[in-house]
Amino acid sequence: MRTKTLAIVGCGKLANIVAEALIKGLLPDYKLIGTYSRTFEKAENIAKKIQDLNLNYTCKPCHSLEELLNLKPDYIVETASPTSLRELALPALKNGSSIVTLSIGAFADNDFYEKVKETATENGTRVHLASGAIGGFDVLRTVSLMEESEVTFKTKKGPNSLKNTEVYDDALQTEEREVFKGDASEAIALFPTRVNVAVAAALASTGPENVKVSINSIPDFVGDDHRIEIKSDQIHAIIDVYSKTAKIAGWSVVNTLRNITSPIAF
Ligand SMILES: NC(=O)C1=CN([C@@H]2O[C@H](COP(=O)(O)OP(=O)(O)OC[C@H]3O[C@@H](n4cnc5c(N)ncnc54)[C@H](O)[C@@H]3O)[C@@H](O)[C@H]2O)C=CC1
Ligand SMILES: O=C([O-])CC(=O)C(=O)O
Repeated sequence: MRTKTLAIVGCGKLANIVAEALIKGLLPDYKLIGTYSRTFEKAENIAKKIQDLNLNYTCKPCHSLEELLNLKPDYIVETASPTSLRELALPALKNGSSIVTLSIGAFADNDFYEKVKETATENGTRVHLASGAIGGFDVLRTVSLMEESEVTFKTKKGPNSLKNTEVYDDALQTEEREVFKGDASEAIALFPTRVNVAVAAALASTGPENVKVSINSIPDFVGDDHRIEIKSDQIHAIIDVYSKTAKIAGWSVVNTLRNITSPIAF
């Protein structure tokens, strides 16, 4: 298979996992040719790691999204934020770049989601939703094809991960509480970078307005636990993923990239 060119937008913790995987040789079908982040130094850090390998290509740290798009990467890994995905999706797809994204929350906006689908189709490009901190998209999608179902999404988080949101107060340090109950669209509106997973599970099943989401704060809880339950006439499935850190999300991007070029696809 022809080597694919790759670029990264949003050079934080998860992007670094992807870069490290590439350096370790886990992405042999890709050349990382460009990086872009709001803070230029972060884009430079990753680019330098690649440059230090002295490979037969250059990885260019970019000052703008436009500069990155001019490199015409086959794939763009987006590990920035849902706002960034909104900015880049349509120009990237028109540019001939497919996208692997973790900021799936942006697709809770149905008009945007439809526009992305249309643009990808018109330009022969694709958007891959990485499984992130959850899994089970296969079973969710399969059941949704079979018959009607009901889907719920229940998250447990520690209070510190809810700081700087409007549901936080100090009492959460000592008392367990359901801090949010609503649908996946409402959840991402309230927590714009923290429940991409709920929107992802919803898009894979009954849709962001139909998946009931419950977010629970548990004192001293470390990490996140996401429990997705789908019930239909024939099927009852529970996908429950506990993760101590968000690293699994970075690794899910690596897994998605490998799947794209692999002769065997899961
Ligand atoms: N689907 C999932 O399971 C998960 C999804 N995420 C998503 O992944 C994103 C990245 O997570 P981390 O690497 O942990 O965050 P991080 O904060 O370590 O890195 C994000 C980087 O992107 C940059 N950035 C933010 N907005 C940007 C923009 N508009 N244009 C260019 N650069 C921008 C930031 O400056 C930062 O360097 C999160 O914001 C979240 O949306 C995170 C965890 C799990
Ligand atoms: O890391 C997690 O558990 C989920 C997360 O941040 C997201 O979905 O945006």
